[in-house]
Amino acid sequence: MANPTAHPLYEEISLKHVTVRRILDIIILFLQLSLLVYRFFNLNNNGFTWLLAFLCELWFTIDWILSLCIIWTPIDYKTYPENLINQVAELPAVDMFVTTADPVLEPPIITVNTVLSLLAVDYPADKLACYVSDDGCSPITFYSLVEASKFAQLWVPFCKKYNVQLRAPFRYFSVKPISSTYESLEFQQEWGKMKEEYEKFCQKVEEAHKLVPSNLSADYAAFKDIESKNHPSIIKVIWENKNGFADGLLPHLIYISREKRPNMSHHYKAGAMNVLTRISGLMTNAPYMLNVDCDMYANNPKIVLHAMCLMLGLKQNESNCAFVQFPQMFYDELKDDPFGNQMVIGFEAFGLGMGGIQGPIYAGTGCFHTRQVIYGLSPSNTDINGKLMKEVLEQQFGYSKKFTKSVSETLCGLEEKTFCQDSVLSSIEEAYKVSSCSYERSTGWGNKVGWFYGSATEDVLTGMRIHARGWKSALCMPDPPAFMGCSAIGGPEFMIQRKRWATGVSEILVSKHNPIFVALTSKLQFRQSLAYTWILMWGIRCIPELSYAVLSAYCLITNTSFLPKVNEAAAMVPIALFLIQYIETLVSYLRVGLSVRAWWNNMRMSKINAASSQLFGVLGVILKLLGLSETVFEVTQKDQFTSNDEGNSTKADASVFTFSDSPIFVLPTTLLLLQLTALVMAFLVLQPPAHGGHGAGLLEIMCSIWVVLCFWPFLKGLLGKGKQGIPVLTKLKAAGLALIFLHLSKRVSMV
Ligand SMILES: O=c1ccn([C@@H]2O[C@H](COP(=O)(O)OP(=O)(O)O[C@H]3O[C@H](CO)[C@@H](O)[C@H](O)[C@H]3O)[C@@H](O)[C@H]2O)c(=O)[nH]1
Ligand SMILES: [Mn+2]
Repeated sequence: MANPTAHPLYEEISLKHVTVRRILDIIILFLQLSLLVYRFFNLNNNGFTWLLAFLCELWFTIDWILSLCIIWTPIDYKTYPENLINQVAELPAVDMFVTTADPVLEPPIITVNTVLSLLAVDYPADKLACYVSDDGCSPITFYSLVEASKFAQLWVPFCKKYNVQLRAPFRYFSVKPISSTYESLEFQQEWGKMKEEYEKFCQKVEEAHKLVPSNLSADYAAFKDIESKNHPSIIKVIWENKNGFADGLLPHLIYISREKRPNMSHHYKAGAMNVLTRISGLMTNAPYMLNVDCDMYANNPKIVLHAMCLMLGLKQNESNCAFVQFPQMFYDELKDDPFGNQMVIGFEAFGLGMGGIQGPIYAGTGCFHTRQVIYGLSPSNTDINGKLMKEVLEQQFGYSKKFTKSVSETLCGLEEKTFCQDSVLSSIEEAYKVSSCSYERSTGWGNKVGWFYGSATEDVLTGMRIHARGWKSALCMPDPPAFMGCSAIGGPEFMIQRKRWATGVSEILVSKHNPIFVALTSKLQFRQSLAYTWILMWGIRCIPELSYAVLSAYCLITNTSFLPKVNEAAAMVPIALFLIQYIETLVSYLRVGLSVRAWWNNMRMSKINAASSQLFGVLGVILKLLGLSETVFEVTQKDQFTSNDEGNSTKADASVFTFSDSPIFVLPTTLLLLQLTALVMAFLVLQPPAHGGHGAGLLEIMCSIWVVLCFWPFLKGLLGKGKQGIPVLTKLKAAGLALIFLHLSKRVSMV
């Protein structure tokens, strides 16, 4: 084994821009505190608008302090996959999980591209297995995977022979290869042939509904008369890497559609992940597991090696790493990020920032876990060595003997020896047993072991419970980026996704998993619990944000104030605060190479989000607490773009904000109408006379203008047509609400 210091697997990198940022951060905090003090001593001379503003600003200050806790000591890692071969005698096995739930919202061609990119990664094929969970129970998805396994026999050797970097074919063929490699005649011929084969394959997938035998015979018989929400399990070994050869052959490929019954909760993605964990535990039982959403293809062929550098390197250094998270990144991003959904800054600041505490959150996709951690192991009991009681295992993991045996091997660290020894087919009967709806009844699945239930953001919850056992995690940002997926675009799709996130995080905040409680009773570090609190407060942050936005309109309408007059010295504080905060975020965008427009779009979308999806998400949780409704996981629509020339017109359309008749659009429209009314009243001097010189001033006007600018897509939507216009009914509802608000404001201000 080589000297680890001469050939390290990873290095910790110090981040240079941090000092300047810290100075700015402290100035902002100082200004926020000054504003609070100033308000506090002037509360008596001003009306309830000052009190409300004080409360909002108090919230913003606490929020700021929490966010500083996260980002204060960032840590980045650089990984060296080339050193891995020298450092470890044998690479560990990895089970790769892909989840899909709906063949319409998640077209099979996207899922199979992800699968192809995973089958082709640079890692010994006999150490890999790919499991696809299909919650849509679609014969089309199954058929597409069968065809993909045939195409893979050509695709994977091609990628390895020519060291292709982009191994999701739909992306690879969307651009011509660089000329130096393209010059070899042999390559040109093979490239052309492969492109042709890929096109044939695509056509088959596209026409799958015609090709899948209508009488569903032979392999498809299991799908006959199936209802996607009421059916037994279907498990198919599509490809078995029988001889266990490392080169030339493909990893195992297994299709799973778990049993579903109408009156049994299936726990959405978390439930699917738990079934995948159990079946893979029976079939291959790899010590590491990778999980990706169906749209997140591997963009860097060395990702498994990068992950192993951190997993194994941190283990050598006795740092208890439970999972390695790669940032969520998106392909075919729209120019200037019109929906503010690329999340680049978030992963940079908060991912690396949490790296300096216990590590980043688990983000649901692009993450490698150790199987032991998923089985509930703590860093302190890694020396179990065969002392596990059979009864305890059955209680936690269910009544399958074969499965509990594999669990005990895993917990004792013996799983490596069993990988690939038996044929995967030999476990199929037991696999049916562990994938049934009733298997988890009275076991620890979903609350002690596996993926946790009870939140629409099962990822954040599961990651937190892992940190609570004292484990750490690491963020890995290799170049080229590890995984790439589709971001939700268009108003309605985007809002559905953000609403679900807001619901999910708020659910955790008000549950027994509240991070502050968890920190008191577990090994969750205090600063890590503050970091989680900040993340989980993302949904309810909409309340102070909205109150603040409404305040400016209210003040203009009733001729009252919530900010100092411009000619008072105190006015400098909010003005400076506003400017420094926005300039600081602008600089952070420019530093990573994003444009001013991208920054603006992100700022703007965060306000629109607050007034729509976040608020709806929070309302959903309140309804759940009152027992009036259950939260559901609405799957995000995935679109397949390509960067070729024909794609341009659709891409331009895609960046336009669209609307639907969803009630989610009513409130932002109301807010906009209110601000417009308020500004008209201010400019035409239609306001009532001010009491005691405390009337609205320039700062209130500026605030209102700012809100209107933030809601610009809605202003365009007021006049727009078709999908780009706000539906008439939504406008009427918003106008009604705005009138009620006007009426109430007048009543309140006269009291
Ligand atoms: O009943 C379900 C619902 C969803 N999924 C899968 O879950 C994944 C995520 O769904 P998506 O609609 O793409 O949600 P996003 O908001 O884009 O996903 C992010 O946020 C989710 C939590 O809200 C995490 O589960 C995801 O991993 C994370 O990428 C997809 O592969 C789905 O196929 C299932 O397998 N079963
Ligand atoms: Mn997604």
